[in-house]
Amino acid sequence: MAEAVVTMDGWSVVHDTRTFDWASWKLTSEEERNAAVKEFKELMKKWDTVEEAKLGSQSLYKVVGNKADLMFIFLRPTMEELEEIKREINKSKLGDYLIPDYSYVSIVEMTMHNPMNEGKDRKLSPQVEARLYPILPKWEHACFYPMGRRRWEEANWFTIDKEERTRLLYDHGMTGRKYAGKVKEIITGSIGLDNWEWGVTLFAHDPLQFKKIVYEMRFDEVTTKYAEFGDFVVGNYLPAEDVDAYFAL
Ligand code: VOV
Repeated sequence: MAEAVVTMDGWSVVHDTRTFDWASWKLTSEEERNAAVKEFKELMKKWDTVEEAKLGSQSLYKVVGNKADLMFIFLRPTMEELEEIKREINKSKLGDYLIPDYSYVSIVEMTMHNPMNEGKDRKLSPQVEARLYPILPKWEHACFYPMGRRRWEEANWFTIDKEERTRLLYDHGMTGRKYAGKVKEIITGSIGLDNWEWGVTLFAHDPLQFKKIVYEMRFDEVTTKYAEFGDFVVGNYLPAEDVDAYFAL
């Protein structure tokens, strides 16, 4: 029967991309630039203490291509915290140059399609907890894209039997498992929160692995028949120790 599947939901997430106003930055005095970067690094330090306490996670990426310059990914227990962080960035000195661009709001999600997850909604196993409240791996590259499932008359994800969806996602999971150690994924649900149905965030040491996994999955029935994709954003990790160099002129 075509019934909704129970989801287990974790931290709220925002992918926040910014275009950096280099033209104005170049007109700013060195003293002001140094003060802005110093204040920004203090903000990063503050966010890191949240991550150390396992009350959230975040990472910053230098975006490749011209969709944006930077992409922040923040995970927090509440949407209030995500909005506060946005305001904190915008009120900071560096915030004057971080022009808001594309963003995506979602919540970390696991479904009961995975038999491993069954019966674990009350008492979370450490594995399930690590998936719902993930600390972002500080790997060199990240790739984000939103996606949805088709609702075409001849291929409608929301009218097929739950058992069939479970089978299709099982096969999908098997493809994913081949990339263990090469690609880490965080699936976030965004129905009712943003324009697509899911957000896919992938991490890799070698960006070629993004191309390989997404290509291979295009042959999985669940993707071939039912998947639609939004824009892809690819970025290179920007650790706090490289922030000075990034903004230096
Ligand atoms: C890194 C590899 C990897 C692995 C191991 C993996 C495994 C799994 C499992 C076991 C499950 C189902 C149960 C659950 O735990 O939720 C999922 C679920 C999902 N996936 Fe996935 N996925 C991966 C990777 C992976 C990628 C690269 C994509 C993008 C698809 C593509 O074609 O570009 C994707 C998408 C999704 C989505 C949208 C869902 C939710 C669908 C829904 O209708 O609910 N996913 N996924």
